[in-house]
Amino acid sequence: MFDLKFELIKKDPGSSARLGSLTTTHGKIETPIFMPVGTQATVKAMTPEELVQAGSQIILANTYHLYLRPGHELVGRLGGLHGFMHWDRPILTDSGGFQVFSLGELRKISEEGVKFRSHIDGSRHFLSPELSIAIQQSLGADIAMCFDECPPYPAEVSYVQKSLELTTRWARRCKEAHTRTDQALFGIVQGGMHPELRRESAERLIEIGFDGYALGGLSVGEEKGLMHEMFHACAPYVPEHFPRYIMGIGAPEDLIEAVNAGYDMFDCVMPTRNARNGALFTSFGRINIKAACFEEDTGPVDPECDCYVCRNYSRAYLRHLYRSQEILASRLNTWHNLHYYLNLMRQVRDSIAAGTFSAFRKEFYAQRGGAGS
Ligand SMILES: Nc1ccc2nc(N)nc(O)c2c1
Ligand SMILES: [Zn+2]
Repeated sequence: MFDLKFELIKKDPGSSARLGSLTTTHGKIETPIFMPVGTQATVKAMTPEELVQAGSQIILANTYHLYLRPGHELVGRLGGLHGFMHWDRPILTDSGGFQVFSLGELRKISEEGVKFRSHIDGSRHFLSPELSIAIQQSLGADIAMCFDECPPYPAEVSYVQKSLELTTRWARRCKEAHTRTDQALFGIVQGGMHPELRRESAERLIEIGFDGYALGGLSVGEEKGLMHEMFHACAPYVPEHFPRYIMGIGAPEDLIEAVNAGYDMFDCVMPTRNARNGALFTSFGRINIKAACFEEDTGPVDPECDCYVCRNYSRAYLRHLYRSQEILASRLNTWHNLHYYLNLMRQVRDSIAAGTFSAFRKEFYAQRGGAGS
């Protein structure tokens, strides 16, 4: 166990939103927080200095990918992820279970673990709870995640029940294999879209005991309304004095709803992946920079954004870069989108501190011309 010193600083009077902080080996994190995804030891197209300038406090990396390439032992021999990628702030690593199912081929799941073929070269591999923990310890993450099974969606309730039982046994094995005392370990609550199974999963993980708890198995194709329902249904199952993380979340409105429901940590490839496809987030909703209407638009992506990109480049120029498939297009689009996400979460934290989160949430939707969900 690692004492993250998770502190509940303030609770919002009109919702379950809360302001918090936690302290890892590589520094303090203020919550609610969005964590940019740096799968292969890089947040694509951004340098660490640019990430810090955009407001990043913590980033994600991925066990499955780094085990396959360049190999966790190599990264361990070179001093771990922080030195390897020149990032001296906190890092959270996902455990690989989800990626095996979303990327690996010819997967075969057993009590022992998961057999799969690499999506890179088809080579055969076997990931177990013990190996996932060994990889995350070699990488030197500040927060490691238990090796879990994310059930497909939709799935029979009998499958979801069996899956959460397996995930619970794997979580126990992860805890037993986890020896680094400078690294936190989070349990991952499963149970599909069934609140009573979610409660069972959470209770069994709490019995084992972890430094924080994540909701897995969401953002797997379910309808947005159902996903938001699960946010509210599951929050009370994780004790309020632990960090609550929802994996793979989400669009800006999903972050607002998850904060409203009482969660603290989020990660999603949306801002970085959408950027590379020209989809940009703004205070009035999303735009796609390749649209013809921007051809001679000398304005910034978002007049309300004070990021480096919006201060120095026009929509017309960004459209030109994107259509010309210039590398700078990915860089500037990513920089703006990450700034948007990180700035949104800073505004969320400020509103909770001021006791005005509910008003902030209303304004968030009003600016998009939509009613709150
Ligand atoms: N939507 C997601 C994203 C990442 C996940 N990672 C793990 N380990 N487990 C899940 O269920 C996830 C779900
Ligand atoms: Zn901007």
